[in-house]
Amino acid sequence: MSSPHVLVVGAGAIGAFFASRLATVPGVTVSAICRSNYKAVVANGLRVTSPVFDETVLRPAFTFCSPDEARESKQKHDTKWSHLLVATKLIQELGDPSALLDGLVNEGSSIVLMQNGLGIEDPYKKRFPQATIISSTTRTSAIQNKPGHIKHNFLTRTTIGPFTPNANETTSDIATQRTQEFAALLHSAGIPDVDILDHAGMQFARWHKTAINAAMNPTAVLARGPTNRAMVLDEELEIHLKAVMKEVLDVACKILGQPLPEWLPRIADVIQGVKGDTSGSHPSMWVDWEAGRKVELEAILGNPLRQAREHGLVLPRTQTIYALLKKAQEVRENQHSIESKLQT
Ligand SMILES: NC(=O)C1=CN([C@@H]2O[C@H](COP(=O)(O)OP(=O)(O)OC[C@H]3O[C@@H](n4cnc5c(N)ncnc54)[C@H](OP(=O)(O)O)[C@@H]3O)[C@@H](O)[C@H]2O)C=CC1
Ligand SMILES: CC(C)(CO)C(=O)C(=O)O
Repeated sequence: MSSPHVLVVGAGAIGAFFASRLATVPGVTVSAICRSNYKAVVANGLRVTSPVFDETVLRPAFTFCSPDEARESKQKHDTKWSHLLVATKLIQELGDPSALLDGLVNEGSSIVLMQNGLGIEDPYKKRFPQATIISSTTRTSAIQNKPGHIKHNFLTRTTIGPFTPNANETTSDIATQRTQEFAALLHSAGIPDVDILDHAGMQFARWHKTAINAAMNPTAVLARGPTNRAMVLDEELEIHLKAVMKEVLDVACKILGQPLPEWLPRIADVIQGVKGDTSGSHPSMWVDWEAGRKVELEAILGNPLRQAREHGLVLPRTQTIYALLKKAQEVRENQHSIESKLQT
């Protein structure tokens, strides 16, 4: 691989954490598309603290305030990003997320989707049928506490695999090779626990991560902000969290036609692991809710529910959580719009 140039699309908690790690690898260049933190990043870079890694301050080679600015710069400098690391939040109501990458993808670029949720790769496959799409989930917990300041809280465990439904042998081989190259960069960046998977394995890993998120993330919102640890230490919530994870994993096994692979952690181990998280971390969905932003409702809850229904299966607990959170979000959005009308 010639000198990698990674463009991070969405330099928030996860994007900035991985960008800062990748920038420590000799020969790797990192640029970033920012939004609300743009001015802070231009002024002071992306500062990342961690219980595991040394504190870093990343000054991206190029810091863009928008995808449009990145497109202009690409044309001007004939830049070819080797990897587009996408770490925006997936908010369905905002439209097709893959549109952000229009004009940024080259032949030879890989699109690495490091986001929560299910079915998230499809819009990218549709818009960029020839591009290499790499799917990734991470148990890394991080938060941007103020613009440009990111706190890594807990874990780094990451799964990565090519997204190659219906691929022929050649495109599948290329995607596999690029996945291995990106995983090698993560490894060189000090991330010790990156599991490299094939397409089918990665889809299982995505269902598994979605099971965790469908349980933890909306529960934190509906219970008004307990930490991850406080949720698993609560006797009633622990029962509920395990039951949501179980029903999502059971459906995953039915849809994917296999039992839960040995290499994926069992529910009891996931819960036990979170009991050891003394960092005070909250699920990323709570962070959005608390800040008054829309949450990743469809990617994390709606999509698994719809996939289950398409297969004639049900997710009763997940459906209840989805319905409650959807309505809570609608009520809040209506209040916001009434309040803003009153102010004008
Ligand atoms: N935080 C965590 O602990 C974990 C998060 N995840 C997943 O990772 C993904 C990213 O989450 P997280 O890092 O927490 O999210 P953040 O909100 O911290 O970061 C997302 C970043 O993307 C930016 N962004 C969104 N849309 C655009 C756009 N159109 N143009 C430019 N920038 C944009 C946001 O800008 P702005 O600030 O202006 O909104 C923000 O800086 C999500 O799918 C999440 O579920 C997975 C594991 C753990
Ligand atoms: C870190 C973890 C697993 C917590 O639920 C997560 O994915 C999130 O916060 O979105």
